[in-house]
Amino acid sequence: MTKTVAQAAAIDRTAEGRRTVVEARDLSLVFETADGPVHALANVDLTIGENEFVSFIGPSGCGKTTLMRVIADLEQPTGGTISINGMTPSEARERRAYGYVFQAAALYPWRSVERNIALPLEIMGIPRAERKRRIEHYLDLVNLGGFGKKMPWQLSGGMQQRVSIARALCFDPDLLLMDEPFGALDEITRDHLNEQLIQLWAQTRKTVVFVTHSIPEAVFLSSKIVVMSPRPGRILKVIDCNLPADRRLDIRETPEFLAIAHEVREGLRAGHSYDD
Ligand SMILES: Nc1ncnc2c1ncn2[C@@H]1O[C@H](COP(=O)(O)OP(=O)(O)OP(=O)(O)O)[C@@H](O)[C@H]1O
Repeated sequence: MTKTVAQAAAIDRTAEGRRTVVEARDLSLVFETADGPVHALANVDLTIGENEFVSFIGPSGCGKTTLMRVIADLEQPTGGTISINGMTPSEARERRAYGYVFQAAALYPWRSVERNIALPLEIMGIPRAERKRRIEHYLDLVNLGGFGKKMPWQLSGGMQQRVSIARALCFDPDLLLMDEPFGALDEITRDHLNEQLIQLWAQTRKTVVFVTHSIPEAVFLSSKIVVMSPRPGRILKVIDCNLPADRRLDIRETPEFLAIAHEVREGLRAGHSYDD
């Protein structure tokens, strides 16, 4: 399954003609626990192309995080294959192919905002002047210019999450993995960050994989929505979302938006009949 990057670029294209970033075939994952096996993922086939914004949505425990962690090489599948940019997840991780944003901002409380963002750059041995340039650039990108010297506790939850997004972007990964990054925030902050994220995506054109429980959030942000079934997590449906690129929150009241939201809701409802 492992291919060189050149092979991947030459051969692997999605149906829409995009370069393939993530390709999973018949992926499964069974956790062996003291209470017996837990079938977290089964028969997952998924292709994610360059510049797509793909959301995983499904009921709690359906394997969204597990699938994201397999992409990130934080879990090993027990069956099937997966490649990231034509490489194994472990090769992709070594090449820093992705940035990961968790549900909690996970900032080091004793480091200032800029020193939190600097950390992966320090580990990579990026010289100080270049680190400074990138920190300024990415702080501006997440609308936190001038906040570099603040400590994490001096920022709101939404601002802390924006710092963690800047940290995930600062080494310029192809792929941004976001696991319910706004799940713990109030709805007003979440709406605001959704708008900022869609603008950030338009500016950076990163490939984004996003886990959420929220149908409006998935429809607002995504170019594709992957609807998953209760355990074992399977892909029930992949829904295309072709809303205009420069969307604002009021798009949520349009018939096009509501039609996609309805399709996602129906997909989730159908999935609940699955025998758990
Ligand atoms: N390390 C592990 N060992 C055993 N079981 C696990 C492990 N990690 C996850 N699971 C189980 O695998 C299933 C899928 O979990 P996962 O966290 O991927 O679901 P999820 O869809 O992200 O859930 P949520 O929306 O609640 O975050 C769950 O039943 C969970 O209990």
